[in-house]
Amino acid sequence: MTITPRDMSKAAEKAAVLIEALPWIQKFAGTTMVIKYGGNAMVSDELREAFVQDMVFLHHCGIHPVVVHGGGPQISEMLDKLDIESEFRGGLRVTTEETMEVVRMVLTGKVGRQLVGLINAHGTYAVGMSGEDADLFVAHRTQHVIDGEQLDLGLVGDVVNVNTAPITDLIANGRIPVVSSVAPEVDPDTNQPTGQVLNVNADTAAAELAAALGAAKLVVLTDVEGLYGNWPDPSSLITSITADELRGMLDRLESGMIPKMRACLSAVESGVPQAHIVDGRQPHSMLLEIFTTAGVGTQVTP
Ligand SMILES: Nc1ncnc2c1ncn2[C@@H]1O[C@H](COP(=O)(O)OP(=O)(O)O)[C@@H](O)[C@H]1O
Ligand SMILES: CC(=O)N[C@@H](CCC(=O)OP(=O)(O)O)C(=O)O
Repeated sequence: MTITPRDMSKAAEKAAVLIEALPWIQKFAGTTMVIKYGGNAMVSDELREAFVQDMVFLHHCGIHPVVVHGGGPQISEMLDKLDIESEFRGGLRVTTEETMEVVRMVLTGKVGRQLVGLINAHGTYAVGMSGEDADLFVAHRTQHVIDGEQLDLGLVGDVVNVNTAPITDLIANGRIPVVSSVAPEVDPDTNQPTGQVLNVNADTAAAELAAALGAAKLVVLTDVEGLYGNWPDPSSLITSITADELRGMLDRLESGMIPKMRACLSAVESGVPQAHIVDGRQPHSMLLEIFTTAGVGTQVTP
């Protein structure tokens, strides 16, 4: 077989892509990154497989990925099947006892298990856990005020404490933790467990975990290219925003972007140097974000 000038030029292009990653590998090797994998970004076998490859790729670049997965659409699908109605307020699911059972079953028993299985098809990397395991998370009931009105969201929680040891132990053993955002409740007055589990938005849980772990990045995969300043005007995609600018925008955000951008803000305010919203509908978009100079999506910086 003869090698043509076209083959040579293609090979040079591939080499250039690989070498562009070098400074980023040098910068991030040895660091932890929290990757929030949204339910809307795991809607096909192709997307799930690309995500899993990215996790294994990061791992072999010496980066420690910690996956926090969502599963909102998957929970809604199961609630529909069971004829249980559910609504969102301020981007959060109003959660009754009956809904909570389904949330726990779908997040920990279905979505988390599926991701663990897919990652482990590449080697024995992934260990699944929920916020209930080893008290990874403890939560208080969310007190949500929108337009001055106190919203009763039921069994929805905010993480108030993260026990990082179960995660750092797994990382030290060369594992990829895969975390579901369900958390045991503690009483805010007594700090004692109430025996209730709470539904925590996965963006919120990922931000708390990223801050507690001192992560180098929080990467949030979702089903849009990033944050739009004037949603849904496609020309208003924001590529980079500071914490101050984002704080000024929070009141104008809608639906799922509310907890997502609050989470990014909270992460950078708590010392995570960068948070990113990345389009999870594009296979491997996360690798472009981490390993290329231009990056993709929306970057939030302190
Ligand atoms: N300003 C905005 N920029 C981008 N998306 C927005 C904005 N406001 C609302 N959205 C909506 O937020 C959705 C993402 O939130 P969500 O559905 O909760 O995602 P996920 O399941 O990935 O957590 C987008 O699909 C979009 O419909
Ligand atoms: C309180 C709350 O809203 N919890 C979310 C938990 C799952 C989640 O956050 O999933 P995504 O990341 O796919 O949206 C829910 O019940 O849908």
